[in-house]
Amino acid sequence: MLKVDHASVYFRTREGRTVHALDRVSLDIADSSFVVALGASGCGKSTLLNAIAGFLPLSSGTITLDGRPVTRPGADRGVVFQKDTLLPWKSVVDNVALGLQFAGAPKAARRARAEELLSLVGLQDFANSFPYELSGGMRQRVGIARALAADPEILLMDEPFGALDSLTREQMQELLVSIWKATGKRIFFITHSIEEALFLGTQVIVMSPRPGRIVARFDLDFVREFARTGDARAVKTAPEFASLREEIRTILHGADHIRSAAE
Ligand SMILES: Nc1ncnc2c1ncn2[C@@H]1O[C@H](COP(=O)(O)OP(=O)(O)OP(=O)(O)O)[C@@H](O)[C@H]1O
Repeated sequence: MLKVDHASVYFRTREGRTVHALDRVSLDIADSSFVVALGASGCGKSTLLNAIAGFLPLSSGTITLDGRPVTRPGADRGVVFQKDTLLPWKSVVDNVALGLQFAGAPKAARRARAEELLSLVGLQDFANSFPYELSGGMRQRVGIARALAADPEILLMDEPFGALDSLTREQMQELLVSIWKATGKRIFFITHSIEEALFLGTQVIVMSPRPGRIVARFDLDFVREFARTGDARAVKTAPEFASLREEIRTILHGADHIRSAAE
Protein backbone atom coordinates (compact mmCIF):
# COMPACT_ATOMS: atom_id res chain seq x y z
CA MET A 1 0.00 0.00 0.00
CA LEU A 2 1.19 3.51 -0.78
CA LYS A 3 -0.21 5.71 1.96
CA VAL A 4 -0.38 9.49 1.93
CA ASP A 5 -1.46 10.71 5.35
CA HIS A 6 -2.48 14.34 5.97
CA ALA A 7 0.15 15.62 3.55
CA SER A 8 0.57 19.40 3.43
CA VAL A 9 3.05 21.44 1.40
CA TYR A 10 3.74 25.17 1.68
CA PHE A 11 6.00 26.93 -0.80
CA ARG A 12 7.66 30.25 -0.22
CA THR A 13 7.77 32.30 -3.42
CA ARG A 14 10.71 34.54 -4.34
CA GLU A 15 8.62 37.57 -3.37
CA GLY A 16 8.27 36.07 0.11
CA ARG A 17 4.61 34.98 -0.24
CA THR A 18 3.56 31.61 1.14
CA VAL A 19 1.61 29.31 -1.20
CA HIS A 20 -0.39 26.56 0.46
CA ALA A 21 -0.10 24.04 -2.37
CA LEU A 22 -1.38 20.91 -0.61
CA ASP A 23 -3.69 20.80 2.37
CA ARG A 24 -3.90 17.64 4.51
CA VAL A 25 -4.29 15.25 1.60
CA SER A 26 -4.83 11.61 2.54
CA LEU A 27 -4.83 8.87 -0.05
CA ASP A 28 -4.32 5.10 -0.15
CA ILE A 29 -3.05 3.52 -3.34
CA ALA A 30 -3.65 -0.21 -2.96
CA ASP A 31 -1.89 -2.97 -4.87
CA SER A 32 -2.93 -3.15 -8.54
CA SER A 33 -5.04 0.00 -8.29
CA PHE A 34 -5.01 2.82 -10.83
CA VAL A 35 -5.54 6.13 -9.05
CA VAL A 36 -6.09 9.26 -11.12
CA ALA A 37 -5.84 12.81 -9.76
CA LEU A 38 -7.98 15.29 -11.65
CA GLY A 39 -8.19 19.03 -11.19
CA ALA A 40 -7.71 22.48 -12.63
CA SER A 41 -4.27 23.97 -13.12
CA GLY A 42 -2.55 24.86 -9.85
CA CYS A 43 -4.55 22.59 -7.54
CA GLY A 44 -1.43 20.77 -6.32
CA LYS A 45 -1.51 17.61 -8.44
CA SER A 46 2.17 17.81 -9.43
CA THR A 47 3.11 18.79 -5.88
CA LEU A 48 1.43 15.61 -4.63
CA LEU A 49 3.13 13.46 -7.27
CA ASN A 50 6.52 15.07 -6.63
CA ALA A 51 6.16 14.42 -2.91
CA ILE A 52 5.32 10.74 -3.58
CA ALA A 53 8.32 10.56 -5.93
CA GLY A 54 10.50 11.96 -3.12
CA PHE A 55 11.46 15.05 -5.15
CA LEU A 56 10.15 17.48 -2.54
CA PRO A 57 9.61 17.29 1.23
CA LEU A 58 6.22 17.56 2.92
CA SER A 59 5.70 20.49 5.29
CA SER A 60 3.65 18.12 7.45
CA GLY A 61 2.11 14.65 7.18
CA THR A 62 3.67 11.42 5.97
CA ILE A 63 4.01 9.22 2.89
CA THR A 64 4.85 5.53 3.19
CA LEU A 65 5.30 2.85 0.55
CA ASP A 66 4.61 -0.65 1.88
CA GLY A 67 5.36 0.71 5.36
CA ARG A 68 8.64 2.44 4.49
CA PRO A 69 8.71 6.25 4.81
CA VAL A 70 9.25 8.09 1.51
CA THR A 71 11.89 10.77 1.99
CA ARG A 72 13.84 10.77 -1.29
CA PRO A 73 13.62 9.39 -4.84
CA GLY A 74 14.08 5.64 -5.15
CA ALA A 75 14.00 2.75 -7.63
CA ASP A 76 10.74 1.57 -6.03
CA ARG A 77 8.98 4.48 -7.79
CA GLY A 78 9.11 4.95 -11.59
CA VAL A 79 8.21 8.41 -12.92
CA VAL A 80 6.91 9.54 -16.33
CA PHE A 81 6.50 13.26 -17.13
CA GLN A 82 4.55 15.11 -19.82
CA LYS A 83 7.76 16.12 -21.53
CA ASP A 84 9.96 13.18 -22.32
CA THR A 85 13.33 13.23 -20.61
CA LEU A 86 15.14 10.87 -22.98
CA LEU A 87 18.83 11.41 -23.64
CA PRO A 88 19.07 12.42 -27.32
CA TRP A 89 22.54 10.92 -27.81
CA LYS A 90 21.52 7.47 -26.60
CA SER A 91 19.58 4.86 -28.58
CA VAL A 92 16.08 3.84 -27.51
CA VAL A 93 17.31 0.61 -25.91
CA ASP A 94 20.09 2.41 -24.04
CA ASN A 95 17.62 5.03 -22.79
CA VAL A 96 15.40 2.28 -21.40
CA ALA A 97 18.39 0.55 -19.79
CA LEU A 98 19.80 3.72 -18.24
CA GLY A 99 18.52 3.16 -14.70
CA LEU A 100 19.73 -0.44 -14.76
CA GLN A 101 23.18 0.78 -15.78
CA PHE A 102 23.24 3.08 -12.72
CA ALA A 103 22.13 0.11 -10.61
CA GLY A 104 25.16 -1.86 -11.86
CA ALA A 105 23.32 -4.58 -13.83
CA PRO A 106 25.53 -6.45 -16.36
CA LYS A 107 25.30 -5.29 -19.96
CA ALA A 108 23.63 -8.39 -21.42
CA ALA A 109 20.99 -8.45 -18.67
CA ARG A 110 20.29 -4.73 -19.19
CA ARG A 111 19.80 -5.22 -22.90
CA ALA A 112 17.53 -8.25 -22.42
CA ARG A 113 15.36 -6.42 -19.87
CA ALA A 114 15.18 -3.28 -22.05
CA GLU A 115 14.17 -5.34 -25.10
CA GLU A 116 11.48 -7.13 -23.12
CA LEU A 117 10.04 -3.76 -22.04
CA LEU A 118 10.24 -2.36 -25.58
CA SER A 119 8.08 -5.30 -26.69
CA LEU A 120 5.63 -4.55 -23.89
CA VAL A 121 5.18 -0.99 -25.22
CA GLY A 122 5.15 -2.12 -28.89
CA LEU A 123 8.54 -0.68 -29.85
CA GLN A 124 10.54 -3.86 -30.36
CA ASP A 125 11.50 -2.72 -33.87
CA PHE A 126 12.90 0.61 -32.69
CA ALA A 127 15.52 -0.53 -30.16
CA ASN A 128 18.39 0.97 -32.14
CA SER A 129 16.60 4.16 -33.20
CA PHE A 130 17.34 7.52 -31.58
CA PRO A 131 14.73 9.67 -29.82
CA TYR A 132 14.63 12.27 -32.65
CA GLU A 133 13.47 9.53 -35.03
CA LEU A 134 10.34 8.84 -32.95
CA SER A 135 6.93 10.52 -32.74
CA GLY A 136 5.75 12.11 -29.48
CA GLY A 137 3.64 9.07 -28.61
CA MET A 138 6.54 6.71 -29.27
CA ARG A 139 8.84 8.79 -27.07
CA GLN A 140 6.31 8.56 -24.25
CA ARG A 141 6.25 4.79 -24.71
CA VAL A 142 10.03 4.73 -24.32
CA GLY A 143 9.58 6.82 -21.15
CA ILE A 144 7.10 4.26 -19.78
CA ALA A 145 9.47 1.38 -20.60
CA ARG A 146 12.30 3.23 -18.87
CA ALA A 147 10.19 3.91 -15.79
CA LEU A 148 9.40 0.17 -15.58
CA ALA A 149 12.99 -0.99 -16.08
CA ALA A 150 13.92 -1.23 -12.41
CA ASP A 151 10.64 -3.07 -11.67
CA PRO A 152 9.23 -0.32 -9.40
CA GLU A 153 6.42 -0.85 -6.90
CA ILE A 154 4.44 2.03 -8.42
CA LEU A 155 4.36 4.07 -11.61
CA LEU A 156 3.91 7.84 -11.13
CA MET A 157 2.69 9.63 -14.26
CA ASP A 158 2.37 13.44 -14.46
CA GLU A 159 0.12 14.33 -17.45
CA PRO A 160 2.03 11.85 -19.63
CA PHE A 161 -0.33 12.22 -22.59
CA GLY A 162 -1.07 15.94 -22.22
CA ALA A 163 1.00 17.01 -25.23
CA LEU A 164 -0.28 14.33 -27.64
CA ASP A 165 -2.94 14.72 -30.34
CA SER A 166 -6.30 13.22 -29.40
CA LEU A 167 -6.03 10.06 -31.51
CA THR A 168 -2.54 9.20 -30.21
CA ARG A 169 -3.72 10.03 -26.73
CA GLU A 170 -6.54 7.50 -26.94
CA GLN A 171 -4.16 4.87 -28.29
CA MET A 172 -1.75 5.56 -25.44
CA GLN A 173 -4.53 5.25 -22.87
CA GLU A 174 -5.43 1.84 -24.25
CA LEU A 175 -1.77 0.78 -24.31
CA LEU A 176 -1.36 1.91 -20.70
CA VAL A 177 -4.34 -0.21 -19.64
CA SER A 178 -2.73 -3.24 -21.29
CA ILE A 179 0.57 -2.49 -19.50
CA TRP A 180 -1.26 -2.07 -16.19
CA LYS A 181 -3.00 -5.39 -16.75
CA ALA A 182 0.17 -7.20 -17.86
CA THR A 183 2.41 -5.93 -15.06
CA GLY A 184 -0.10 -5.55 -12.21
CA LYS A 185 1.67 -2.33 -11.18
CA ARG A 186 0.00 0.33 -9.11
CA ILE A 187 -0.34 3.57 -11.06
CA PHE A 188 -0.78 7.16 -9.85
CA PHE A 189 -1.72 9.30 -12.84
CA ILE A 190 -2.40 13.03 -13.20
CA THR A 191 -4.63 14.58 -15.82
CA HIS A 192 -6.75 17.63 -16.67
CA SER A 193 -9.09 15.51 -18.77
CA ILE A 194 -12.27 14.25 -17.12
CA GLU A 195 -12.75 11.64 -19.83
CA GLU A 196 -9.19 10.33 -19.45
CA ALA A 197 -9.64 10.10 -15.67
CA LEU A 198 -12.93 8.21 -15.97
CA PHE A 199 -11.57 5.82 -18.58
CA LEU A 200 -8.37 4.95 -16.69
CA GLY A 201 -9.00 5.19 -12.97
CA THR A 202 -10.11 2.49 -10.57
CA GLN A 203 -10.26 5.50 -8.26
CA VAL A 204 -10.51 9.14 -9.31
CA ILE A 205 -9.73 11.92 -6.85
CA VAL A 206 -10.92 15.40 -7.73
CA MET A 207 -8.80 18.23 -6.36
CA SER A 208 -9.57 21.92 -5.78
CA PRO A 209 -6.99 24.70 -5.88
CA ARG A 210 -5.36 26.89 -3.20
CA PRO A 211 -5.09 25.16 -0.95
CA GLY A 212 -4.94 21.85 -2.87
CA ARG A 213 -7.50 19.50 -1.37
CA ILE A 214 -9.32 16.36 -2.37
CA VAL A 215 -12.96 17.41 -2.78
CA ALA A 216 -14.40 14.17 -4.18
CA ARG A 217 -13.46 10.52 -4.70
CA PHE A 218 -15.00 8.00 -7.06
CA ASP A 219 -14.43 4.23 -7.22
CA LEU A 220 -14.89 3.16 -10.81
CA ASP A 221 -15.10 0.04 -12.94
CA PHE A 222 -14.78 1.41 -16.48
CA VAL A 223 -11.10 0.50 -16.84
CA ARG A 224 -11.71 -3.09 -15.73
CA GLU A 225 -14.60 -3.31 -18.16
CA PHE A 226 -12.35 -2.07 -20.99
CA ALA A 227 -9.59 -4.48 -19.94
CA ARG A 228 -12.17 -7.28 -20.17
CA THR A 229 -13.88 -6.31 -23.42
CA GLY A 230 -11.32 -4.22 -25.33
CA ASP A 231 -14.18 -1.98 -26.47
CA ALA A 232 -13.25 1.58 -25.53
CA ARG A 233 -16.10 3.10 -27.48
CA ALA A 234 -18.72 1.08 -25.63
CA VAL A 235 -17.22 2.16 -22.29
CA LYS A 236 -17.03 5.85 -23.20
CA THR A 237 -20.53 6.03 -24.64
CA ALA A 238 -22.20 4.24 -21.71
CA PRO A 239 -24.83 6.39 -19.96
CA GLU A 240 -23.05 6.08 -16.54
CA PHE A 241 -19.85 7.37 -18.13
CA ALA A 242 -21.65 10.45 -19.45
CA SER A 243 -23.48 11.13 -16.20
CA LEU A 244 -20.27 10.87 -14.12
CA ARG A 245 -18.54 13.18 -16.60
CA GLU A 246 -21.23 15.79 -15.97
CA GLU A 247 -21.13 15.24 -12.20
CA ILE A 248 -17.35 15.78 -12.10
CA ARG A 249 -17.58 18.79 -14.41
CA THR A 250 -20.04 20.36 -11.98
CA ILE A 251 -17.71 19.64 -9.03
CA LEU A 252 -14.72 21.17 -10.86
CA HIS A 253 -16.68 24.28 -11.80
CA GLY A 254 -17.94 24.53 -8.23
CA ALA A 255 -14.39 24.31 -6.86
CA ASP A 256 -13.30 27.05 -9.21
CA HIS A 257 -16.25 29.17 -8.20
CA ILE A 258 -15.40 28.82 -4.48
CA ARG A 259 -11.80 29.82 -5.21
CA SER A 260 -12.83 32.90 -7.26
CA ALA A 261 -15.15 34.00 -4.49
CA ALA A 262 -12.34 33.64 -1.92
CA GLU A 263 -9.80 35.63 -3.97
N1 LIG B 1 8.56 25.55 -6.27
C1 LIG B 1 7.47 26.30 -6.08
N2 LIG B 1 7.56 27.51 -5.49
C2 LIG B 1 6.45 28.25 -5.25
N3 LIG B 1 5.19 27.89 -5.59
C3 LIG B 1 5.05 26.70 -6.19
C4 LIG B 1 6.17 25.85 -6.47
N4 LIG B 1 5.71 24.72 -7.09
C5 LIG B 1 4.36 24.86 -7.19
N5 LIG B 1 3.97 26.05 -6.66
C6 LIG B 1 2.58 26.53 -6.54
O1 LIG B 1 1.83 25.53 -5.87
C7 LIG B 1 0.52 25.42 -6.43
C8 LIG B 1 0.29 24.00 -6.92
O2 LIG B 1 1.14 23.74 -8.04
P1 LIG B 1 1.15 22.35 -8.83
O3 LIG B 1 2.18 22.46 -9.91
O4 LIG B 1 1.27 21.24 -7.86
O5 LIG B 1 -0.31 22.34 -9.46
P2 LIG B 1 -0.90 21.39 -10.59
O6 LIG B 1 -2.27 21.04 -10.15
O7 LIG B 1 0.02 20.27 -10.89
O8 LIG B 1 -0.97 22.36 -11.83
P3 LIG B 1 -0.82 22.02 -13.40
O9 LIG B 1 -1.99 21.16 -13.72
O10 LIG B 1 -0.88 23.35 -14.05
O11 LIG B 1 0.49 21.32 -13.58
C9 LIG B 1 0.45 26.46 -7.55
O12 LIG B 1 -0.19 27.60 -7.04
C10 LIG B 1 1.91 26.73 -7.87
O13 LIG B 1 2.07 28.05 -8.34
